[in-house]
Amino acid sequence: MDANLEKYFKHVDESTAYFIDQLREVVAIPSVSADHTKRQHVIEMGKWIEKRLLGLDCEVKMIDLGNQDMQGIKVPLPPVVLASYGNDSNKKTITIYGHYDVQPALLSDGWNSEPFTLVELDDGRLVGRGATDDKGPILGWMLCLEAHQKLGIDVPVNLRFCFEGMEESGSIGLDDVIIDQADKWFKGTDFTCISDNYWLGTTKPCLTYGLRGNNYFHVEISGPQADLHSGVFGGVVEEPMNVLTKVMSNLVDIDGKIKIPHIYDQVAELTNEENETYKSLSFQNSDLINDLKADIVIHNENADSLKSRWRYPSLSIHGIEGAFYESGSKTVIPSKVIGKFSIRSVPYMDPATISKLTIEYVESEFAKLNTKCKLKVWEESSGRWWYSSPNHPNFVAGSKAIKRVFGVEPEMTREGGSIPVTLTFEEALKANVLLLPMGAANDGAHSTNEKVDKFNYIQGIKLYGAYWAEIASLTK
Ligand SMILES: C[C@H](N)C(=O)N[C@@H](Cc1c[nH]cn1)C(=O)O
Ligand SMILES: [Zn+2]
Ligand SMILES: [Zn+2]
Repeated sequence: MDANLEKYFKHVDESTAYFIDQLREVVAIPSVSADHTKRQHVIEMGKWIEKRLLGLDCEVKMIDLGNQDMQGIKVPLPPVVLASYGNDSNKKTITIYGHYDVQPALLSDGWNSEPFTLVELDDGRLVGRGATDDKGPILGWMLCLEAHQKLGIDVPVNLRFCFEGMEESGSIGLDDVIIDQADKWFKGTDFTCISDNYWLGTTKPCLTYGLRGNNYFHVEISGPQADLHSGVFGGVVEEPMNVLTKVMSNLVDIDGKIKIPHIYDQVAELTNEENETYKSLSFQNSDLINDLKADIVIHNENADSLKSRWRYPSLSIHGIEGAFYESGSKTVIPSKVIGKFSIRSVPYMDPATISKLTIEYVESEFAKLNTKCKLKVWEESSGRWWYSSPNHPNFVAGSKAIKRVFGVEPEMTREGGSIPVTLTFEEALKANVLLLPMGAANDGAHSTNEKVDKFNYIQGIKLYGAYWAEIASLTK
C-alpha cells in the first residue's frame, strides 16, 4: 500500500480518543433547524465549523441567507459555510457537501440518555443526535484534512466544502447558492462527494447512486373559531378532526399502496436487468425486523422491501398539528387541525404532477364528505429524486477506496431518503456526484438513540483519505 496512506491509517487509529472528543463537542451543540427557539444553536454550529476550517488554513466564506418566516416569527437562517483548500491545477478538485443541522430530539421521546450529550457505550456505539446524520461525517472530512496536515502529507486533491444548516428543514436558499457559486467558489469541480446516508446493513460498506425525492403536503381543516367542549358541542357541530382523519385515512393502504389515482403512471418500469441487481445484495427482511424490534414488514421477499424503498413511491403520514396529543384525556374538540404527509418520489415522477394529482385528490375526498368545515391544502416543500451511473470514475475511486479500507467490494445501493441538493450539485457543477456513506443501516437517524459505531466513524475517516488518494490516482 502507498506509504502515505499507511501512515494516515495508523494515525487515524491512534487518534480515536481525540476524534470521539471532537464528536462530543459538536453533538453538544443542539443545532435543530426545525425549532425556531434553537436557531441560535444552528448558527453557533456554523460558526464552530468556520473557526475549525480557518484553523485548517482554509479560505472560508459565510453566505448569509437572510431570514425565514416561521409561523409569523422572523427567524435568521443559518449561514452556508463555504471553504476552499488548495488551488493546484495539477490536482483534481472535489466538492464535498454535508449538513450541520440535526433533527429535533428530547429525552422524553424515548432516548436512553441526553440526546445532546455523546455517550460511548461498551459495544462501540457513539450515541447522540447528529452522530451519524450528519455531524460525524462532516467532522470526519475536517479531521481527515487535519490528519494530513499533522502528518505532513500533501493533500492529493483540491477541496471545496459546502456545509449547510437547513438540510433537515428543506435546504432553504441552498439551491440558489449552488447555482450562483457554480462558476465561482465551485469552479473547476471535477467530482462531488456527499456522505449523508447509510450502509444497506451493518457489515458491508456501500456506494450509493440513487435517492428518492420528497413532496411534503399540509391539509388544514377548520371549523369553529376556538376549541370546544365535547360535552356541549359533541353531536352538535361537524368536527375538523373527524373530517381530517377521514381524508387522511384514504391516502394510503396498510400495504403501502398509495390511493391517489395516476400517481404510479410515471414510475420507471422494472427491467429484467434492474431486477437482477437486487439478487446479489446482502439485505434481509429478518435484519430489518431485528433492528425494528417488531415484525411489521409489509413484504415477504427481501428484494420487494428494497424495491419499495428505492424504486417505488411511498406515502407517509407524519402528524397532526393542533390535535390533542399529550398523555391523559382531554375532552376537547380542536377548532383547526393541520395534517402533514409526504410522498417519496422516484424516477421518472414529475414533482409538479405529483403536486397536482395529490391536491386534486385531497380536494375530491374532502368534497365527498359534504361537510361545512373548510379545507386548505398546499404543498409545503418539494425535493427532486436523483439517479446516477455507478460506473463513473468517481464511483471507481470510491470503490477502490473501500477495497483499501475494508478489503471488500462495496455494495451498490440506492437510498429511500432524500438529499434534494444532490441533483442541483450535479446539474449546476456539471460534475458526477458520489454518495459515500459512513454510517450503518441501524444508526437510527431521525430516531431515538441515534448513534454511529466507533468502527464506522474511524474506518469512515480512513475511507475519506483513501478516496482522496484514489481520485488523485485517476489522473495518473
Ligand atoms: C438522507 C438524509 N440524511 C436525510 O435524512 N434527508 C432527509 C431530508 C429531508 C426531507 N425533508 C426533510 N428532510 C430525509 O430524507 O427526510
Ligand atoms: Zn442528513
Ligand atoms: Zn436527516
